[in-house]
Amino acid sequence: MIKNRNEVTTFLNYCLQNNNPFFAYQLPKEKEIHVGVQKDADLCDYQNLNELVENKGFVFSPFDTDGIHKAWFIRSDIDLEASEIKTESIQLLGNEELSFVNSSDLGEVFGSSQALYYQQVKSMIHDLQQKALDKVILSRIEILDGIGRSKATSSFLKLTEAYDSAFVFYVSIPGIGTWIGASPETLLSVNKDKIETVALAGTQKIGNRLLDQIHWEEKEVNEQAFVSQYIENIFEEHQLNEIEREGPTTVQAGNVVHLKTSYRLPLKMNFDQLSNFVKDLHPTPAVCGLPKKKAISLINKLEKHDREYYAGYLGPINSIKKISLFVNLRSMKVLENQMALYVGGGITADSIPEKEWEETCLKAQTLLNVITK
Ligand SMILES: C=C(O[C@H]1C=CC=C(C(=O)O)[C@@H]1O)C(=O)O
Repeated sequence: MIKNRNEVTTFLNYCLQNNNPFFAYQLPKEKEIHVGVQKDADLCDYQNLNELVENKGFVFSPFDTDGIHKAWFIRSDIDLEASEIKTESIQLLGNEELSFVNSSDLGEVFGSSQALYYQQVKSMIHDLQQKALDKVILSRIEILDGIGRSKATSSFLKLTEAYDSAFVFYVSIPGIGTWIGASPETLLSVNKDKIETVALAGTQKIGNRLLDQIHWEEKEVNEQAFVSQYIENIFEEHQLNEIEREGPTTVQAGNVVHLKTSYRLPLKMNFDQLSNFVKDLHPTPAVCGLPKKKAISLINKLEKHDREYYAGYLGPINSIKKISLFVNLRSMKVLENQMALYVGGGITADSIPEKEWEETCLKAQTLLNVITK
């Protein structure tokens, strides 16, 4: 547990109440929490990552980049490690209370019933067979009552303590939304001269087993192979080579395990090329489906809720040599007196509705087990 937990809580709560756009995150396998705050309320949206060259901050992109939600960039005017935060750190923010016009970020969201979810899975299986789709991710929202905005900061801190192999995040953009999560999935990481990405899919409860005791069924192996194949095709389209591939191996994410293939390659792209690469990569079939366009329209047709930023991507950007983008998964949107947990899973022609429902419950537990304690 961090030593100055009270000071960090006070600081982040102040940012939230004062309507400062801000972010806080802990990278996988790092113990430090990084905090960035924008001092004014002038929000900056972007279309392509290369528009952010020379900027230091945090990106927050929706699932559907062609839809109604914009991709945002939070400038880090104040850049702190959580361990440096003291009571006086609030003074760094200045005295001005920031205001914003739109308050739709705290509004109602649509939680799916089990009956509706079963109906959607069945209808999706039918469409998968008819329309020659390989895989589509169906998601739902689980509403957690009684824990809302006042518990946002403590929920985030609990997640940083529980999950050191995830990207644990807390991001707030007034009028757009406040989100918290512990993502197991890297979209793209650039560190000095190396790029990394992963193909993650397939889910099982770990139970009391060790990782090498996990056996994967054909359905999950195929589901993950669709993601790997898609990523490898994008490498090819962008003429990227010297790719080191590792896996698929079994990895743990809280109470569940997934199959993961890791990719490493040298950074030989400029910011424009990297930006196009991310544009093509997102959304991968780990959150969308194959073929991509058909999957997006099936998702839009069947899901009754708006995914907004769930299954989008987010993370810090410092320079072309230091970028860490993760998929917005195992996450929740903070409402006034509720949390909206977004969970999804890959549906193929072989899916069984009851098993798919169970899988989404397990994924929701990764957050519930920690924040409701
Ligand atoms: C879409 C989600 O997980 C993805 C990542 C890993 C395994 C998945 C699966 O087994 O379906 C999903 O593709 C989610 O957690 O909401």
